[in-house]
Amino acid sequence: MPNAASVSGPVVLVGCGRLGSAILEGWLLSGTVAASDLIILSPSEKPAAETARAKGARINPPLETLTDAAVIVLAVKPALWREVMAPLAPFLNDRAVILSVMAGVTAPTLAEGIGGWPIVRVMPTTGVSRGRGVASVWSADARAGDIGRALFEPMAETVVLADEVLMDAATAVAGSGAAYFYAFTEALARAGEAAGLDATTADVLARATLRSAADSMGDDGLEALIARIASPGGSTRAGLDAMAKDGRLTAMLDETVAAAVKRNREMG
Ligand SMILES: NC(=O)C1=CN([C@@H]2O[C@H](COP(=O)(O)OP(=O)(O)OC[C@H]3O[C@@H](n4cnc5c(N)ncnc54)[C@H](O)[C@@H]3O)[C@@H](O)[C@H]2O)C=CC1
Ligand SMILES: O=C(O)[C@@H]1CCC=N1
Repeated sequence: MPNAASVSGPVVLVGCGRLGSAILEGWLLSGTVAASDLIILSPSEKPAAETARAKGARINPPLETLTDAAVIVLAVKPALWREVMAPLAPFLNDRAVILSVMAGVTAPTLAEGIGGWPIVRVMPTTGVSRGRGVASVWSADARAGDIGRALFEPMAETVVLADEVLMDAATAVAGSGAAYFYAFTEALARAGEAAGLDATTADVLARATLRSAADSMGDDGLEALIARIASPGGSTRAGLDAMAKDGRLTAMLDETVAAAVKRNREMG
């Protein structure tokens, strides 16, 4: 895939909550956006925004400063974007691109609400804050798609989706996925406790194992990774067989992803 286009002009981050802050930290860490090119709109003071301000970012400047903005990044709750965008829209220039990281809200819905700007949807993980996120990108507009990639590829393993309809599934797998792994790790720790470990030791072991598993992955296939640990006839194989008994692991994850997809659609 060719390199994504560079972004020329200010980038406006609208919303500096959990994900907005993570994106901001990732941009500054990776140098993707210079602080002097950042405009942050936030109704309350946020530590990430204050750090960016100290480096030259503008926080809540007069809306007239949005007129030369290249990209507007919408990182507010899906239920809020209409009221948030209404006062900003009159100040945007024709070349501006709307980049939405909101779950569930479709490009046609956004276009209907805010008019004729090209739209790119990106579904990042909060891991972008450390330059090690995941991002799914979709746009019907090539320039907007390139801008989405340019803003996230430096801090995320990025996948370009072929169809917008896939965004809900990508969100359910990657946007939410880290939380599933953390929930699994919590359950693993509690199972370790049930098997006799004290709670602290079980937590340390389960968390360290998640980190170690992620660090050890490399580019190997998942079956090969499993085979490296599960000796034939050994205890890991016994555990894996119990986990997958009667297809329950697959069924549980099918239900998990289906529930998240359904909720994404409802929020949109
Ligand atoms: N947290 C996550 O891991 C992910 C979240 N998302 C999406 O990101 C969006 C934001 O989610 P979170 O960061 O988790 O929510 P959040 O509630 O932490 O952040 C939303 C922020 O919007 C701000 N806000 C409210 N009104 C505003 C206005 N008029 N102007 C500017 N900012 C305003 C709030 O002060 C708040 O800090 C959602 O649409 C969600 O679907 C997507 C992928 C991952
Ligand atoms: O939970 C949510 O609604 C968002 C979407 C992906 C991660 N967080």
